[in-house]
Amino acid sequence: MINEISFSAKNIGKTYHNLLKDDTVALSDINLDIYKGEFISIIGPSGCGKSTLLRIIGGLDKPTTGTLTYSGGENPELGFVFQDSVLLPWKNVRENAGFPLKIKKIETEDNYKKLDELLELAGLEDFKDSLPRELSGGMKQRVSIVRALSYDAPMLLMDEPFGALDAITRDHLNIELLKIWDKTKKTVLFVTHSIEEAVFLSDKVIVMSPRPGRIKEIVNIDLPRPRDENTRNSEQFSKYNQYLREMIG
Ligand SMILES: Nc1ncnc2c1ncn2[C@@H]1O[C@H](COP(=O)(O)OP(=O)(O)OP(=O)(O)O)[C@@H](O)[C@H]1O
Repeated sequence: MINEISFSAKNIGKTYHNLLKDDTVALSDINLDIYKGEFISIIGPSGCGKSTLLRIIGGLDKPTTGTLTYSGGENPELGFVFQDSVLLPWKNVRENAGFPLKIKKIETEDNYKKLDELLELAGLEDFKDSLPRELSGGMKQRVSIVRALSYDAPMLLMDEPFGALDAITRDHLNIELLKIWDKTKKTVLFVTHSIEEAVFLSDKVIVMSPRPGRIKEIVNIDLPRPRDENTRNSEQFSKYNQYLREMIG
């Protein structure tokens, strides 16, 4: 259901205390409601606090002020995908993707069946036995996406997951990611430097202002779904990109 809240952030602020220089106010007064199943991107100038906000929402860092409320209780299950896929080099694709099942001791037949379905959805069915060194950068990121989805966490937090990939691979993976999202109905929070990527993927784009990072505007992206190459060629797509580029300056 699109109108059920997944989590809320109220008055979130973050100040880093530095040893030899002034404090850094990374975030100030962040208020945000995210609804279940939404695809949300966060964009803004370098250093505006995008990663800090994602880390705080993911419980990897604590806010200095404010509160976070998750619909699933205090310790929600979350999936993470970062720019570096961090796969275990001695484990194959299926073992890497299923590693959370082992750690969480939920290695059931059903969970492995779902894992195999996800590997297929991500186009990795023929590479289950391959080692990470035998994969391209894009394939490694697909493995890390499947790994993040393997334990069925309702929310996926992604920090520049395709930032290190070439433009063609990135465009391709954006389409793949939307297919996976459409099938799995996860709530996704996605940090990117690319305005085009944010527009292509998202229901809403959160635009942050330079430090101290605040939410400048939340832009609804009313492009029809499913989105594909034609979306990128549409006039509407260009208009959103132009609007956001002008806003970020
Ligand atoms: N652990 C830390 N200690 C001190 N300052 C930090 C720490 N982490 C981040 N900062 C500072 O907080 C601010 C926000 O950083 P953050 O990485 O969240 O920004 P960002 O928008 O993700 O940047 P970029 O787009 O360049 O990746 C920056 O000024 C950064 O220097």
